Amino acid sequence: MQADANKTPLARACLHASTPNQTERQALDQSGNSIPLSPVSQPLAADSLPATALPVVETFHSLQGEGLQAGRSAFFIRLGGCAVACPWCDTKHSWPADLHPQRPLAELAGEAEAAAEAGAAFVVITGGEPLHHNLGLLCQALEPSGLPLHLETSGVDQLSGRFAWITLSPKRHRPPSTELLAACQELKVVVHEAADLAFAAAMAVQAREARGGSPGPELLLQPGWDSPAGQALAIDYVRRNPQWRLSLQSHKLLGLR
Ligand SMILES: C[S@@+](CC[C@H](N)C(=O)[O-])C[C@H]1O[C@@H](n2cnc3c(N)ncnc32)[C@H](O)[C@@H]1O
Ligand SMILES: Nc1nc2[nH]cc(C(=O)O)c2c(=O)[nH]1
Ligand code: SF4
Ligand SMILES: [Mg+2]
Repeated sequence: MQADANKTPLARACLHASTPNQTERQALDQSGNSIPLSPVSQPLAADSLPATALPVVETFHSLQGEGLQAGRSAFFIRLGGCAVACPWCDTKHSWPADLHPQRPLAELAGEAEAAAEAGAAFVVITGGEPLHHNLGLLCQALEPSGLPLHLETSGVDQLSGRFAWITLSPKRHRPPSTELLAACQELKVVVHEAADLAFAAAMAVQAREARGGSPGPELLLQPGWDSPAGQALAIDYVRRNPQWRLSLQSHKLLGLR
């Protein structure tokens, strides 16, 4: 039996998060300059079994505030549990999965169907780190709503479920798996300091490599909320690098959820 087999899924995720199995890699940017590549993590062993109920922090119907889909009507399901622990996370209350009620998937499916009738264009599964859970059954349960499923993830776990749109927001201290770098439609890197820009460039190279010649994901820099330095760095970088665009947390600017 594996040493962590009797631990809860989130405890297992924490254990693996503190002992990443990483591989050193090298790359060049589009001008041929060497990029300080972050190691690629092996995916975490997330919940291996698809769950019939999941810890839910909140559900709400709002506008997608971030990324390329910003401004569109969306129904959000925020799952509890995150072991990635970004120091600047704006959703720290979601980290302990046990604090949030286990909700049956059928109930979430009913809410998604109501949201579809009320005008939602898609469902966003976020968290917490949603891929700490096996999302296979959740995605199946949401199918009757007819809404495309979107995912917000840091990419440290194995991919589960089926998604029309994956937003990968990789983190310097816990780099994403090659699987998520290959599968995402957009790469959205949060910027607080100059090192985040080098990391963003490295992630873009790795995402292109991961899909062996097929076009890479859309590239976005998102200033850290309340980070004037991050905002200035991101704007300057986007001005000089036309393949990147700025992502603002527009829901916060508008006072929306
Ligand atoms: C709360 S996270 C949940 C999903 C997943 N754990 C992740 O990090 O992608 C949702 C998005 O908010 C971003 N985010 C979190 N805190 C932020 C902050 N203080 N400023 C800007 N973006 C932030 C994350 O990088 C991610 O793109
Ligand atoms: N309106 C709105 N848009 C969002 N896009 C990503 C969010 C998230 O927390 O994952 C988020 C959120 O919390 N609210
Ligand atoms: S991975 Fe996402 S939810 Fe987890 S700490 Fe980082 S930003 Fe917050
Ligand atoms: Mg948010």
